Order: sequence, then C-alpha cells, then structure tokens
Amino acid sequence: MKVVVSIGGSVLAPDLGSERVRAHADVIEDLAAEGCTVGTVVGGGGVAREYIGAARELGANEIELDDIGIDVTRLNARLLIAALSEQAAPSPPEDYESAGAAMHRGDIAVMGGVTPGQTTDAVSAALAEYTNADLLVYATSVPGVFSDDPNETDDAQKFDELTASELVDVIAGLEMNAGSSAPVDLLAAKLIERSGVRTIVLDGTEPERIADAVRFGEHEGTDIVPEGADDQMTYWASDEQ
Ligand SMILES: Nc1ncnc2c1ncn2[C@@H]1O[C@H](COP(=O)(O)OP(=O)(O)OP(=O)(O)O)[C@@H](O)[C@H]1O
Ligand SMILES: O=c1ccn([C@@H]2O[C@H](COP(=O)(O)O)[C@@H](O)[C@H]2O)c(=O)[nH]1
Repeated sequence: MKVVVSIGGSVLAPDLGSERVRAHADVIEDLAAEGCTVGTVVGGGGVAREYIGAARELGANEIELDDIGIDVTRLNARLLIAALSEQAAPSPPEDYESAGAAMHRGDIAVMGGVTPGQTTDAVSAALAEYTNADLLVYATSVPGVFSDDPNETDDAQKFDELTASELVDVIAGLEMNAGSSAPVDLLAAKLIERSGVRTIVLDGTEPERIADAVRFGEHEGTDIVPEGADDQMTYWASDEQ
C-alpha cells in the first residue's frame, strides 16, 4: 500500500519538543517497516505564521510571504527527517519527481512546501496523485472537517464523510492568504476531486491515530470519499499488496 501522510506544523511542532517529533517519526517508520510505501509532507504551523505576520507588517507581498512559509515548512521537514532512520531521504525533495523517485527506491520522502500560492495541503494531494497513492491522510489540529471553523463557531458540526466535491463547497469560502488556516486548502480539495484518492482528515495530535487510520481505516475524523465509491475501503491490514 502507498500512503501520503500530511502532518500539520501545528501538530508536529507546536513547540520544539523533540519527543513529539520522535513519536510521529516512529509511526511513519513502523508503517514503512510493515511494507507500506510512505510519503510525508510537513506544514509550517505557528512558526510559519509568526514569520509571515512579521514580514507582512514589514511590507512583504503575498508571494514573498509564501516563500517564507515554504522555508519554514522545509525546516520542519528537516526536523522530522532528523528523527527518522537512514530510510528517509536526507533532505526535503523540492518537486514531486524527486519525492516520487525516493519513494520508488523505498525511501521515506519528507517534503515541505513547493511553490507559492498554496499550502502543504496541496503539496500532499499532488504527491498522492503523482505517486498514485492508495490513501492520503491529513493529520491536522482539529478532529476533521466541520461545517464552520470549530475554533470560531460553537455549533459547527463535524462531517463523518464528504465527497470531494462537497469538501470543495465547504472550504470554498476560506481565505487563501499566506499563512491562512484550513483543514484542507481549496487547491488540495480540487486535486483530491480529480484524482479520486481516498482521503482522511483527522486529529493528528496523537500520532497513533494516523497508524490506526492507515492500518485499519479506524478514525474519528472525516472520510473524503471519491464520487460513486463503494463502501468497501481497502486499508493496510486487509491489503495483500
Ligand atoms: N470548516 C472547517 N473545519 C475544520 N477546521 C477549520 C474549518 N475552517 C477553518 N478551520 C481551521 O483550520 C485549522 C486547521 O488548519 P491549519 O492550517 O491551522 O493547521 P494544519 O492543517 O495542522 O497545518 P499547519 O499548522 O501546518 O498550517 C483549524 O485550527 C481551524 O481553526
Ligand atoms: O507549497 C507551499 C506550501 C506552503 N506555502 C506557504 O507556507 C505557509 C505554511 O504552510 P502550511 O501548509 O499552511 O503550514 C502557507 O500558508 C503558505 O503561505 C506555500 O506558499 N506553498
């Protein structure tokens, strides 16, 4: 089975605690050791937003701010690489071809950002499409996709399941400035829609939840199901590949 795991910066490194990074690395390594081909994409989190905020006040434009965000995502990717064994490619691939080649060799690819105007959510969806991944998991800081921002709206409802086009509708109104927050950004949702990759959005603050989702499809987040998919989703534990 081939899986792309997107780990929000706010999940991996809300602060520079090495234990948390180690725990995420252990889960990724365990999946790889069990025979799973793994690509990982790491976000920028609060540190990226602090840099972006300061640079915005200094007059940087949105593309310049995105470039700062990309630098921070790659720094966070290097933190995860530091915790992984030699099976990880030694530096964050800066394009999908290099990441795909690393995965093809059996290495764990750990990417950060790629290009301005998007977030690492889109990088993850593009890597999943490029590598024909079986599953894409977004480990984020909220328990799934909600009808509204759950940190802003008390009665926001979590979706257990959405089609990709429903996901596009839910997040279409969110802003796309550098450093914006969304469980999955709009470009990612459109890529998921066109590729049809099975996708799960979950609370990744406990890294074992990522492993349970990959191995068994067990999670309390949101399933993004391809249009017209049957109910039988294939997960690692039941997959002979
Ligand atoms: N409809 C929604 N459903 C869920 N979360 C939403 C929604 N709209 C806005 N959000 C916000 O999206 C945030 C999650 O995305 P955010 O980009 O902050 O974190 P991440 O995915 O972990 O990545 P990173 O920290 O690297 O940016 C939540 O904290 C929440 O406030
Ligand atoms: O491909 C990319 C990835 C990221 N950015 C910029 O970085 C920040 C932080 O990334 P998150 O995935 O949101 O943690 C993002 O808001 C963008 O400003 C980018 O431009 N391109």
